[in-house]
Amino acid sequence: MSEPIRVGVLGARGRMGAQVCKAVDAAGDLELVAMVDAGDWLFSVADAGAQVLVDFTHPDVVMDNVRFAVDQGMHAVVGTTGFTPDRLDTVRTWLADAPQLGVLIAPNFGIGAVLSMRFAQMAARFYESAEVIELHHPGKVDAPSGTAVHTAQLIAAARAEAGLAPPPDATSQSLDGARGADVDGVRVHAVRLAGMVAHQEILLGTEGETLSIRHDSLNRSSFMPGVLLAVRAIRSRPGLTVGLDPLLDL
Ligand SMILES: NC(=O)C1=CN([C@@H]2O[C@H](COP(=O)(O)OP(=O)(O)OC[C@H]3O[C@@H](n4cnc5c(N)ncnc54)[C@H](O)[C@@H]3O)[C@@H](O)[C@H]2O)C=CC1
Ligand SMILES: O=C(O)C1=N[C@H](C(=O)O)C[C@H](O)C1
Repeated sequence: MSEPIRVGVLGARGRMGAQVCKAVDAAGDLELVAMVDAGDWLFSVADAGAQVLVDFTHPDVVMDNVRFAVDQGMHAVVGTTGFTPDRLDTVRTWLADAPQLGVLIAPNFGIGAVLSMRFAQMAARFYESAEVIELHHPGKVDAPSGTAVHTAQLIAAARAEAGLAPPPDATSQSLDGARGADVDGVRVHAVRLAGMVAHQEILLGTEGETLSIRHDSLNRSSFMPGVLLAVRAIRSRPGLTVGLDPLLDL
């Protein structure tokens, strides 16, 4: 039997990090060698010989963590949000100097969430209107969610490729925020509600019909198959991978 993959987790005491630690610990082919949270000694991950670093921390610190992983010769699987095109380009630049390393950054590790984004991307060109509503637990620090931003970007790109005009909208006066955030011309609405975990509905509409694509993560175990898939795959995927799609053959 081959050696287990040694995994270190950053954000280990957080909602996602704690779940990832449990999932890694329970997997026979993975070994949890380091659990680090804010204020802990970051280099303990390297000292423990981690081969793959998993990051579920905070958008303000994640770039430093990815830089650390690359500098220390570790692959990285990153679920933390806040990745703009500029940030992704910066990671590509770092990886150019470490061509043997892989970094996978995914806005959502839920298989259903990944599928729903793909379905929205496929459907977008057929509809005049498209808006995204994301609903999350009130402990979430960023709005809109990384998933919603990514979904809106995919929809916007599909609409542009199809040559669609901007969605019809006669609003000429409104309260601030009433029409949501504008992500590349697609409106995104963020709800924060006790009892929610992570949910998203993509609404598409045209004359005489609407299509709703909804995904619900009912608990954080929904993200674990995707995280473990990425941990197992990343050592043979040098360079930057954005999203789980290629690992699902999508
Ligand atoms: N890609 C995906 O499928 C998912 C992504 N997320 C994202 O993951 C991130 C974390 O989410 P949650 O676990 O809900 O947040 P959380 O606030 O429960 O956990 C974050 C943890 O990171 C720790 N932390 C902060 N700075 C750190 C540092 N420099 N080094 C080590 N640890 C540090 C915090 O102390 C905290 O324990 C968010 O950006 C969230 O949007 C969340 C769920 C799924
Ligand atoms: O903070 C969360 O909880 C989640 N964050 C990710 C995001 O911002 O898209 C993924 C999922 O929605 C849960």
